[in-house]
Amino acid sequence: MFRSKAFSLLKLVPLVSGQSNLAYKFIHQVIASHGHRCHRSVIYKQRYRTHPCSAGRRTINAETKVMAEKELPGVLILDIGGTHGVLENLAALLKKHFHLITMKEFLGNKEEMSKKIQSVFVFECRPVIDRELLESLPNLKVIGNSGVGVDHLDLKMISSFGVKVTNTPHAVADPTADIGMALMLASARRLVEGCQIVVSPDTKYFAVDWLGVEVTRATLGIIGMGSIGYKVAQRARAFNMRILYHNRNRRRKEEEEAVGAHYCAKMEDLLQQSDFVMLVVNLTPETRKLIGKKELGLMKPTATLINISRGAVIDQDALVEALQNKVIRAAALDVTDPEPLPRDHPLLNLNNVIITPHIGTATVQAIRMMAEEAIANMLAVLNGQPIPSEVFPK
Ligand SMILES: O=C(O)[C@H](O)CO
Repeated sequence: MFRSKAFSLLKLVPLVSGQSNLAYKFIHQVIASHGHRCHRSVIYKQRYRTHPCSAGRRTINAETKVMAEKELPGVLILDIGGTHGVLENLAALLKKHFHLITMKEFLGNKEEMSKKIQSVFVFECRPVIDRELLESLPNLKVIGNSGVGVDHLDLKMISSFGVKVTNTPHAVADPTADIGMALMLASARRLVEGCQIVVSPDTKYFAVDWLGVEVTRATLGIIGMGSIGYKVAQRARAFNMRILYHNRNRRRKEEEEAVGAHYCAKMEDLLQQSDFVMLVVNLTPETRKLIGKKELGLMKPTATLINISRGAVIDQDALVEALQNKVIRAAALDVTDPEPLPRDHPLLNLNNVIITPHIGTATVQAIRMMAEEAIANMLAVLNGQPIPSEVFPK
């Protein structure tokens, strides 16, 4: 989607070649609206297609020389490394527009590399960008976060360096909503316990010992009705669920009606009525420990808490207590605080908890789309164009 504009412009080049004035103007428009890599590709094509005697060719050739010498903007890659690092998966995509610089390369030749780096690509929500790093990148213009949550970035501090931050709300919405549904269903039907018993030496098990609860026609309370929350509601509608939601801002009437969602101005009302409570808020100072002892106490003893936002939105000690004392039925968490949890954490020893390792956006399609969205954002900043998804400090 984000590549298509540049690609279609490139495809048009043969159509204008041979008409040097028009072609020349066209190329300048492309140059005005696309990244450096695009400049070079277009100009190289034009160079070999224009009539050798035309003035246009001479002008373009002169420019070609200048442009060819211009380097792609440097992007410093910050990922969490390991075998699943960004380099293996996304390098080819990024390389179309940027000169990729890994942290190792940067640290190995700080003086030269720091001049080249105009953008930082953050993959996964864990890498830290601190003052020291920002001070060492004088030409940095943008941090392209791959993912929607930016709670790991100090937005005020970054902005004080004149650096913009962007995120990828579009790419993450569907896969994260999917994982919310998957956790709700898995917890309701005790899928993980079921899988464990099948592979255990105890062959004399009975399904009646593992009764779950039904999602169909149950009440789902969504806390945080942004684009992910809304996608959850769309899915829940297919299960004939009664949908309640709580959000800072009420959705438009048509949007509520489209998914059959009812607004709860007070979060307490939602907590008291829901069979499943799903957390989909951003982590901010206001939402830190949003769900604590009091809120868990308001939930039905048969209710399940699902978290696909950030671990710190829940007071985890209070959750452990509530699960141990059966204040609520179960919890299904894609996020914890910290990640991963220490091996001896009490949450890992409870059989009414499912925990997945923050995999809301861990799909082949999502990481590609996140990279494409981040690239479009970063190029927009570098080219002085309107930025699709900029995040501002509060
Ligand atoms: O913030 C997000 O989009 C996901 O948690 C991926 O990091």
